[in-house]
Amino acid sequence: MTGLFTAAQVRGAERAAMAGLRPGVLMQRAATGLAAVCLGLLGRAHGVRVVLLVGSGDNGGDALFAGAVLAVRGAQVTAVLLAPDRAHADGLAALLRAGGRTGGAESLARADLVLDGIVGIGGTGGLRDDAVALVHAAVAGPGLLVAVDVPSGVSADTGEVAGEAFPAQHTVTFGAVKTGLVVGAGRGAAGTVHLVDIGLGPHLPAPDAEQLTDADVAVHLDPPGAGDDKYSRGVVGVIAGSATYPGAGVLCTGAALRARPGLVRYAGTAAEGVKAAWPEALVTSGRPGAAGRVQAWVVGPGMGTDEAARSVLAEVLATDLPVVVDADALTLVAAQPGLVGDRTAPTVLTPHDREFARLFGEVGGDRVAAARRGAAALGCTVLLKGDATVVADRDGAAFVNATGTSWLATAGTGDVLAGVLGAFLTGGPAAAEAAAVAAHVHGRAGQLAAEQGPLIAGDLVRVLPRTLARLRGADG
Ligand SMILES: NC(=O)C1=CN([C@@H]2O[C@H](COP(=O)(O)OP(=O)(O)OC[C@H]3O[C@@H](n4cnc5c(N)ncnc54)[C@H](O)[C@@H]3O)[C@@H](O)[C@H]2O)[C@@H](O)CC1
Ligand SMILES: Nc1ncnc2c1ncn2[C@@H]1O[C@H](COP(=O)(O)OP(=O)(O)O)[C@@H](O)[C@H]1O
Ligand SMILES: [K+]
Repeated sequence: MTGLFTAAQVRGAERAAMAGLRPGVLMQRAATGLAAVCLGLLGRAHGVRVVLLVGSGDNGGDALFAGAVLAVRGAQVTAVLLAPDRAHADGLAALLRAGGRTGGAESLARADLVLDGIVGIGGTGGLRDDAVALVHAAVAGPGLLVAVDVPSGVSADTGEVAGEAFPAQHTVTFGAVKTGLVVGAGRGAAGTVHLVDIGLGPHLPAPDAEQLTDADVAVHLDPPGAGDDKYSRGVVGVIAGSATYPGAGVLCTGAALRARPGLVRYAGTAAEGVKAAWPEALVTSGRPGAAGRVQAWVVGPGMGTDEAARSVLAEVLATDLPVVVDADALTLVAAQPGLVGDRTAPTVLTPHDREFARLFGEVGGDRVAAARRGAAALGCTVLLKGDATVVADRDGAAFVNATGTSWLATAGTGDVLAGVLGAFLTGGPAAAEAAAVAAHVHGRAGQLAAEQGPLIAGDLVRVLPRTLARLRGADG
């Protein structure tokens, strides 16, 4: 599990760590780690042109000290100071001692690497005009764009960008990963995130949110034991698709089957199409009650929003079973929130932004807060889809997904996610963690499928077994 932290949490840990250290030690650790990552990215230092964008806080100090390390190794380092009289004095002295110099924005036109030390976790509001001008000049130049701690202009807490941000290819962050680096607009601005350990570990509080790793997911993927049978492995019920549009039923049922093949029951008007595609599923065209016993329901993809669909949804939500509420079912819940609000059994809502807006109002720039708001409003779990999918539980626990590819932006991939999630809801983890595991697996399946070129939703179902095998570490 990777913990995600707010700026205030990191500052608190820094204060506690500093209490036992000589002044400046944390900054030295940060700058040394930053220089090491830059050296790794460049491959060498000698003769390389490095430009530092230096604001007037400690973020600029980090850039100056790292620049000094690179200058000692033979790099030509130029610091562009936003406020020369307020630049970090010791950092600037160290850079000049090491052979670096100060200069103007024109140096960006020939840079090999640009270090963005304009502003870090001390930033407030949108980037100021002089900083924006420097960011534009850096982007126009040829240098590799590396952000110090946080790309300037990104809210470390939320990932919001009010105005413009430094579009980093890499971000070297200190002590802990900030939530804003992995979600929303901040995720796009941060590029690849490198975490430098500066010894904050023992001083960090419980994280603001969490990110699952492959290893966290692997523990939920144990193969069946000798004593297992098709029932003990989890029975998923799927209600999706329609006679005219069986596709959603086929994708969702296939995903549930492939994610955790114990037993999948299908109930709905796409029964013929589902039966033809998946002879392994037990299929009925009747109501959910006619399907037989299940341990979790997935309801909604492509089922329509008419009265018949509403009554099927109400029947499923009246049970005390876990339910994944997706797509058309979300539209129905938006019109009748009590269907979910009155439940006590686990319920996972899986909206994309437009569906979320119908249920809870606009998502806005703070996606983790939005998901928490929805979960609290209906007392359920919310999986808010996006390039970084967010899961929030009614108690405020939150996960930000780390896997996936923008190739997933294609029709039907959400139907697959719903089926995978239904499968994990029948097993060990509680609803929010099951949702986070499903999003992680879905993203990895997308990455694997995308290796073969542009993917369609059915490809995700096809690669699920190999995805799960890889995640278990059982595949070469
Ligand atoms: N506190 C510590 O112990 C450590 C801090 N470190 C560094 O220190 C940083 C935090 O330093 P500070 O607290 O000095 O704050 P920052 O350097 O992040 O930001 C403060 C400066 O940015 C300017 N600024 C704020 N908002 C702006 C905006 N919208 N546009 C343009 N300029 C803006 C302010 O005028 C101020 O000069 C971290 O991000 C990290 O890089 C590291 O050296 C590790 C140790
Ligand atoms: N740009 C993107 N990058 C990564 N994942 C994406 C992107 N766009 C969409 N996705 C993922 O693809 C899926 C799309 O689901 P959804 O919008 O419900 O589509 P559909 O209704 O067609 O099945 C979600 O899991 C979402 O997180
Ligand atoms: K920065």
